[in-house]
Amino acid sequence: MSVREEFDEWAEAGKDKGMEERHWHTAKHALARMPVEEGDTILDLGTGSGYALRALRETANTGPSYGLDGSPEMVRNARDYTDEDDIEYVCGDFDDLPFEDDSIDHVWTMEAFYYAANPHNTLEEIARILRPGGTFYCAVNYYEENVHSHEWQEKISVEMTRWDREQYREAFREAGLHVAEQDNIPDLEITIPGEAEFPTEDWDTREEMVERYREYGTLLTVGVAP
Ligand SMILES: C[S@@+](CC[C@H](N)C(=O)[O-])C[C@H]1O[C@@H](n2cnc3c(N)ncnc32)[C@H](O)[C@@H]1O
Repeated sequence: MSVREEFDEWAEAGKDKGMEERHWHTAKHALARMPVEEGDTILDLGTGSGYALRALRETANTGPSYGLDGSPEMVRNARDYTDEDDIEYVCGDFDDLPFEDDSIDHVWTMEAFYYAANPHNTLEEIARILRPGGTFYCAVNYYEENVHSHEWQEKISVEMTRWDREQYREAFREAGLHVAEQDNIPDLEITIPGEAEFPTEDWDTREEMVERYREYGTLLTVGVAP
């Protein structure tokens, strides 16, 4: 299945809002770290419901911003959730970003980068469109150290790239970005039932669930364009 087919199905089933709710637990902490200034232009790669751009607009009064997604149904939903003229949701692919060189102040992506067919090329594209000093905030829950995420690939037809922390840093540098920060952001909001409730449908032990959310959480890697 293509990105379009897979995620159109998700959007039609209303999963975009479910993702927004779950990802917000850690995404909001990462977004709060972005050095966004009033009027800045933001690009959200794999925007899903488009919540990140709406939040940045509300909190930082960002300028013209773009949410790119390979699923036309995701884009359609995201457009329906806002009436902001300065936020545009567009269909496109991570491999060929439809933006001029040095035209974007900050690029954000949450739980989407690892779907890129060629992640090294995507990083080069990001480095190309960022203005000097612009940042790339890349947040993922699917990565090598998070052993609890490894089985996700079996449940999805789109090929996923599973890098470890070091591979992220190396790939950013290869693409010409400086690595400014790398951090794990724990999910402190998800409810973890008491010991007596385990095993649950998704978890064998409470210890594993605590490790997945409270310890590993979301891996954030921040790149800066020279
Ligand atoms: C797991 S969802 C995450 C959505 C949103 N960022 C969030 O935090 O809820 C991944 C999104 O990336 C999009 N996507 C995946 N691969 C893509 C690609 N190669 N080009 C453009 N969009 C892609 C999907 O259509 C989907 O909407």
